[in-house]
Amino acid sequence: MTDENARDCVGPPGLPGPPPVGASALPSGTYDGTVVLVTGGGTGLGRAIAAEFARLGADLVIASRNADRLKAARDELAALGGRVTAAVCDIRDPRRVREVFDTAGEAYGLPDVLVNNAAANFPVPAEDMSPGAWSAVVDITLTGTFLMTREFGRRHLAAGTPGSIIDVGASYAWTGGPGFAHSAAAKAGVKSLVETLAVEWGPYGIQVNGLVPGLMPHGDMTAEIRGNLERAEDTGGHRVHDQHRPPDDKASRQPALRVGLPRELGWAATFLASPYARFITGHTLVVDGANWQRRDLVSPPVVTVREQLGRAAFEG
Ligand SMILES: CCCCC/C=C/C(=O)SCCNC(=O)CCNC(=O)[C@H](O)C(C)(C)COP(=O)(O)OP(=O)(O)OC[C@H]1O[C@@H](n2cnc3c(N)ncnc32)[C@H](O)[C@@H]1OP(=O)(O)O
Ligand SMILES: NC(=O)C1=CN([C@@H]2O[C@H](COP(=O)(O)OP(=O)(O)OC[C@H]3O[C@@H](n4cnc5c(N)ncnc54)[C@H](OP(=O)(O)O)[C@@H]3O)[C@@H](O)[C@H]2O)C=CC1
Repeated sequence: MTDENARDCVGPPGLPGPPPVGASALPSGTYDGTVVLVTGGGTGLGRAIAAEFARLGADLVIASRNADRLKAARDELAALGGRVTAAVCDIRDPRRVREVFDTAGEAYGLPDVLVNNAAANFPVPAEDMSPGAWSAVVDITLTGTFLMTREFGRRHLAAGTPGSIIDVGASYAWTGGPGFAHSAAAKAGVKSLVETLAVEWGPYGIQVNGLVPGLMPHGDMTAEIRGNLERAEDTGGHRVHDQHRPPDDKASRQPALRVGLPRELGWAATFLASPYARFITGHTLVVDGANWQRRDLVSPPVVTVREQLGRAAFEG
């Protein structure tokens, strides 16, 4: 048993932990000769997704705005085997988006797989949200995803080659996301894009799927998203990033009684883009231990978004 699987608590055990880092359900070399472009591949979940493709032989292009973070990730990912190119790009800029595909093409050829992972988010009550704040999140999360997708689609349609797109989403695409009106609306748009383009481009051999992580803490989380998790911990839940819950722990906030590990998302991504998932398209796979379906028999009292964020009462 690995440490992550160890359990010393009283009560139900929750979902078992995953296999260790480096394990894979897919045959070694599944992605040999394949080019995978991951936006936001320099941090967090994007880097974890990129790592699983790299372990299976892919050549990688990671793209985002921050050159330093990209460089650090490039070195780390290159140590896993394949070749890695870092491309500085703001996915809101269609010209830079075209240039990233040109760079990828010159280095390795047209990417076979596009993972639209880059996104933006911060909690803010809707009534306090400026037009600029709305646009920043929607333009990165939805429009940036569309621009990357359009470029990938155009090039594959022109070349007559198949491809696979994975759009990283969020479960509040279905449920709404109080405190995250911009991000929830953008992620709902992303889910819709998946469903629309799977049909438009299926005839040309292009798969389009969504992939939704549950709560998957990691060291690159922005202070505000991390703060949101810590507020939840302060109100009685167990410390969600502890893998070893103490025996006297109260109920976890996840039905799985644990959070997700980034590599669990990476494994799902490598499956969705693999030859074993060729007939799966237009689907959004949720990897969250059923957290988004959780309902209590008796609902807890409503706490306004303003209160949750520690903001003064709204005075009209
Ligand atoms: C816990 C539930 C999680 C649910 C699942 C989803 C998770 C995620 O999506 S996690 C991904 C989070 N990662 C990131 O957000 C990384 C990238 N983010 C950023 O770069 C910034 O946060 C950004 C979104 C603000 C974008 O940067 P940039 O384009 O440089 O934007 P500006 O700094 O110029 O700001 C634009 C606009 O937004 C207002 N604003 C910025 N931060 C906040 C804030 N924390 N609260 C309210 N408003 C904010 C800023 O004031 C500008 O507005 P105007 O001044 O009105 O123009
Ligand atoms: N972590 C979690 O628990 C959850 C995450 N998600 C989703 O998972 C995905 C990854 O999130 P996570 O890893 O946690 O967050 P991170 O903040 O680590 O990643 C966001 C990435 O997007 C990049 N990015 C942001 N803006 C732009 C831009 N304009 N152009 C290019 N790249 C950009 C950032 O790089 P840079 O700053 O260099 O541009 C960064 O690498 C997102 O789609 C998020 O919505 C969904 C639900 C839960």
